[in-house]
Amino acid sequence: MAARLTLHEVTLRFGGVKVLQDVGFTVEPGQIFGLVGPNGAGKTSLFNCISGHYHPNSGSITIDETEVLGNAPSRLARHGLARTFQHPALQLHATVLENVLLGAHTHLPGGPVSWSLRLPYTGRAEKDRREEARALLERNGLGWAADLPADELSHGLHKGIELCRALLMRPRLLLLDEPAAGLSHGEVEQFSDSIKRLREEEDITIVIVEHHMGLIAALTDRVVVLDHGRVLMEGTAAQAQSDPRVIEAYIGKEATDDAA
Ligand SMILES: Nc1ncnc2c1ncn2[C@@H]1O[C@H](COP(=O)(O)OP(=O)(O)OP(=O)(O)O)[C@@H](O)[C@H]1O
Repeated sequence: MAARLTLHEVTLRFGGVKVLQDVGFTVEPGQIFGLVGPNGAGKTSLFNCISGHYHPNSGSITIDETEVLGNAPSRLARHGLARTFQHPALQLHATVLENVLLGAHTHLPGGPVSWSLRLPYTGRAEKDRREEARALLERNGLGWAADLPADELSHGLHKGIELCRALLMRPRLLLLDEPAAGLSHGEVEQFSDSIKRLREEEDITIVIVEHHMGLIAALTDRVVVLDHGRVLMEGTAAQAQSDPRVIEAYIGKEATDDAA
């Protein structure tokens, strides 16, 4: 079942610098939710807090009714959370299929001892995962590349591999960090189609950090705009795009960048 994600007063400091301050919002089960804001607003830091890569100083993060703040990423995977990164970390000399299978062991039965002994049931489970990974690649337009080394594929296709890797974990909550960055126009269209199909076929909640406002407007039900580590506003993408505070935050950032 799709997860409900609730953040309450999440605060994160690095040294004396407050990167996130009292951030709170709720993502309802099955929603596609956008997290937007100018460069340096704290979007990736917030993702890192949700996925357990950063430990907030205070606040609460719940998946359904369970408090998960401070949980390690591997534990969060058991709550149904999977994520992609701004820069996909792939094993470039391994095949596309092997890259998708990385991390799939969290869903294999037994533990590291039974996998290393290659007990019969682990072999069967591994075979099933391979078939599932191939099917995911097919569904996301990458079936033709399954047995090629990952370094023969473009940056855009690497992002597709990472998406399939996250989906193989059968997430109930999927976090996508700048999935469209560096993609061609055609690749953005293909990504958008994949996410729309995912929503139709799977019971899943999706949170996207993205600068591509066209994509955010096409995909999301709601957005939160972050600025200087705080929630500036919450609403639909259309409301965000016409909100004077949001326009000011982006223009202010451009002016600062131009002056630098
Ligand atoms: N590990 C860290 N140590 C110190 N400061 C950090 C760390 N991670 C992030 N920051 C700081 O937190 C602030 C927010 O950065 P973050 O990457 O979360 O913003 P963002 O909204 O994702 O930006 P962008 O859109 O450019 O990716 C920045 O000032 C950044 O320098």
